[in-house]
Amino acid sequence: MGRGGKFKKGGRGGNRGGRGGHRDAPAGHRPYTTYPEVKKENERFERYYDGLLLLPEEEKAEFWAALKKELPNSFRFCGSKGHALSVKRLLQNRYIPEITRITHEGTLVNPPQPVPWYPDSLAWSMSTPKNVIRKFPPFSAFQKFLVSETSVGNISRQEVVSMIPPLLMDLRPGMTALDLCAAPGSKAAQLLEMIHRGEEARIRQVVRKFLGAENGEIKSEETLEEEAAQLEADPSDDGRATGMLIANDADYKRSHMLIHQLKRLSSPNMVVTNHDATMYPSIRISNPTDPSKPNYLKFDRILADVPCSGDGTLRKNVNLWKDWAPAGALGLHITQVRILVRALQMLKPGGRVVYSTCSMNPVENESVVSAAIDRCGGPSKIEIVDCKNQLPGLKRKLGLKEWQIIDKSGRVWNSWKEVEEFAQSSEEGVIPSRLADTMFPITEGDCVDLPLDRCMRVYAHQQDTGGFFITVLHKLAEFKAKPEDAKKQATAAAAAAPTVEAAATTNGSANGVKRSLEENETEETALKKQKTAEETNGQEAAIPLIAEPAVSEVAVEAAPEPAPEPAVEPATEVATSFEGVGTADGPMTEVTEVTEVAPEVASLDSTTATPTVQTPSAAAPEQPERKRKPQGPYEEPFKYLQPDNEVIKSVTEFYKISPRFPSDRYMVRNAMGEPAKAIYYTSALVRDILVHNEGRGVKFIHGGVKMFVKQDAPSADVCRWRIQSEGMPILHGYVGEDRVVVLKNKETLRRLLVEMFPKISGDEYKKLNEIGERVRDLGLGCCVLRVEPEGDDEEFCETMALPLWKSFQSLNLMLPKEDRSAMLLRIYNDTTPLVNLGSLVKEKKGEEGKAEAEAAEAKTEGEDDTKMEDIQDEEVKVEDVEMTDNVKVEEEAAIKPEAAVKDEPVV
Ligand SMILES: C[S@@+](CC[C@H](N)C(=O)[O-])C[C@H]1O[C@@H](n2cnc3c(N)ncnc32)[C@H](O)[C@@H]1O
Repeated sequence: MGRGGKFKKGGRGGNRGGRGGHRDAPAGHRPYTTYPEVKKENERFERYYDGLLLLPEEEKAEFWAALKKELPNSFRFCGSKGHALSVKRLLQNRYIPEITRITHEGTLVNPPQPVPWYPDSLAWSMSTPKNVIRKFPPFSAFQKFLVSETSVGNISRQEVVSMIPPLLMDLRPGMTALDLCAAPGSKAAQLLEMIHRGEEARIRQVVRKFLGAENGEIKSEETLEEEAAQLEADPSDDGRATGMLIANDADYKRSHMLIHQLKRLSSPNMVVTNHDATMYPSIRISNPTDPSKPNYLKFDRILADVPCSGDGTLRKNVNLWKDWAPAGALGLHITQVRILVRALQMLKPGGRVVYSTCSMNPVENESVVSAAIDRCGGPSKIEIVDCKNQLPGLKRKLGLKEWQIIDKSGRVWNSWKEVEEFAQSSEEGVIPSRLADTMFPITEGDCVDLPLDRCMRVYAHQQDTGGFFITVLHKLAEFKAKPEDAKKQATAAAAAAPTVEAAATTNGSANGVKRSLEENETEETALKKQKTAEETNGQEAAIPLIAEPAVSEVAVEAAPEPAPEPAVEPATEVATSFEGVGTADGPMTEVTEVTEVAPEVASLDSTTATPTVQTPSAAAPEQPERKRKPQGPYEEPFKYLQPDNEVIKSVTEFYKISPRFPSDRYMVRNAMGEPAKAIYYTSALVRDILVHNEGRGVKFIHGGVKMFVKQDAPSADVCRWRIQSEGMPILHGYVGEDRVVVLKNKETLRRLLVEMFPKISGDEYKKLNEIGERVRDLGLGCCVLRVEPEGDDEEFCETMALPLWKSFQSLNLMLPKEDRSAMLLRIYNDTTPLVNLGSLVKEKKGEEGKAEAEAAEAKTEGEDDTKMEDIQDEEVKVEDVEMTDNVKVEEEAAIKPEAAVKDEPVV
């Protein structure tokens, strides 16, 4: 399936309720179903936040008014900076002038506006009402542009506030970063761009310098960007990015959304893993000082954008007005603390963790930050970074130093002491469920005075956005994390207890408090009701995620020296794999006790606390027994090829690849370790990580950029491996002149984009202008089309490298159709349909023409045994998972607003 259909389906306004359909509707026709408009009121919610946030009276009114308004649309230009800036220029020069001319009801329409604090104005937001958008043609042109650029990955739809955390990471080229809860991947994409910042210019500078005498010389003038390239920013690999991002998500299906999102950036410096972040496994790396001893990776930067109740997203998820309940946030607190503690453990001293949620509730925010700092050794080990001077232009409020906690019955508590006193004074000694001491401000020890005001809160009314919470933490020194204490453990267990007996078991060690069966029933009933309501609406949990069982804390405790790692078999299930995977601070198999089970874990038998992953719809903490979720299909191993592998040698020879290009980073994905269909390329660090962790049970589910794809070739001298478009930017500077065609003329490129298989036989090559003779004389097979625009046309100014295939009779740009159409629109403002000359020849000449056309359409092999037209689509498949666009839309929406990809275009 290609990407073209992405925005075709679905109802208006991102209404995800449409899936339910109507039972009596005739096949193929679904009548419109109207749902009652959700009343934007929730008494408990309003009372709690009015009391908590203590906004001045006039601001309070603005706050509530803003929450009731629809959220503006927003998007970000992405990819390398030069490219993003050039796509942005189109918005400014082509579309905005048209939009600003529109008058509606006597006033000029507001065009999209740049987000004031986003660097280089690469993020935009638009609050034009839908009825205006539908009415005026300039919007429909703009909409086409947005859809087209989104489908090829140059624009990413992302909620404005969700763009903040990556900007505060201070992530620079050369660094190693981990995004613990990354799906669907909008922030991970930002992080990856940061790792590659300036790379293109650096590589060009290096290639020009070192390869001048070799074949791969770049002939064009040095660009301003190249001149400004700072080689010292990431110098060690000839300008190639050496940093790395590991993007992780516990949910297997969602981690494939993540892959889909990140693959578009074609980064060899990224891997995707699928683990529960509370017990993220240590990643083994080589130990240069003593190779016999294991060494574990510590990260420079970690993002913990944790699962949360999402009440900052009310403007987008209006159902939250009716569904909001305190239990959602309370049930996530412990998981959030564990994720943050694990993040801090895996961080290098001197490194940064950014913690964020789209919730306004302190139980998911300030209390998590203080509990994690407390567990990690206090302010002498972990510092809250003061970011008040960062992102000037971003309006924000200080983090809270005092707060109250609302329990699931709606009662508001000022302190843990108050909770304990209440429990002890009541006849049954019942503790209000789900409450734990870490939820409240710390009242003793060295964390009493944490500068929590350095945390950042962003509210809807400040700059017409969603609500968000962000904190930047700096690790000052290594620490050994404290276990979760007995009091909390008991409380959490009590909260999780599904039965009176279970609660009573907990009682023995828990301040004499227990939880009543009635409470559990009430909660269970409430959650069931909530679920039923969603199902009735055909909606998949547009409400908060509830985290699933957390894990043994001991398992992730820090130990000063990494302990020897147990030998384990490769595991295909997360749960099994954990047993074999050490942490950066010690092996998991050394676990001898489990200190806590999360509130949602039904069983109090610590040894049965099985790690499982959560899904968007897993909002059922009351289930007595959890079934382990299937972890998805078996992942093919990552096998690196030796530089003297025959295929690598022949490819190197055919394309005359410079010896400066590393030949020890090619990889295949099959157990045989032989090139069969595709050859991938990764950075050196990604290779080392994949190699060192093979068989350890770390669940890598994606890595590498597809560099070569096997292809039927017209003769034995022609290389059977074509360069894939996504690998082209990495490789093209090193390809010998013999296999490079330089294109300078805008019209020549247009022809290659519009026409598939333009003829070159006879005199036809002349129609290809400046490249005509060159392609006539070029040997058959794949080559690099290096586009080096001449002149000062603003819309045709970017250098690029595209794969071009030469057959006996014709040429073909090996690009997905979406990419062709997007380039036509971007460079030429042209929406001409593509013409497949190969098919036209077939139609015109019958059998004779068919043979000729087929010769031109060199077939691929094995599973790639498709014709050239089909290859266009092959490149844009979502890996491994057959996700229809509708499913994707609904699943993304179920998680968090920025995750949502509406089922209609942005405008
Ligand atoms: C708020 S969303 C992340 C959004 C993402 N950072 C982005 O910008 O697109 C939270 C994610 O955490 C994942 N998640 C939930 N529990 C988790 C856990 N214990 N470990 C890792 N990921 C988890 C969910 O599947 C979900 O994709």
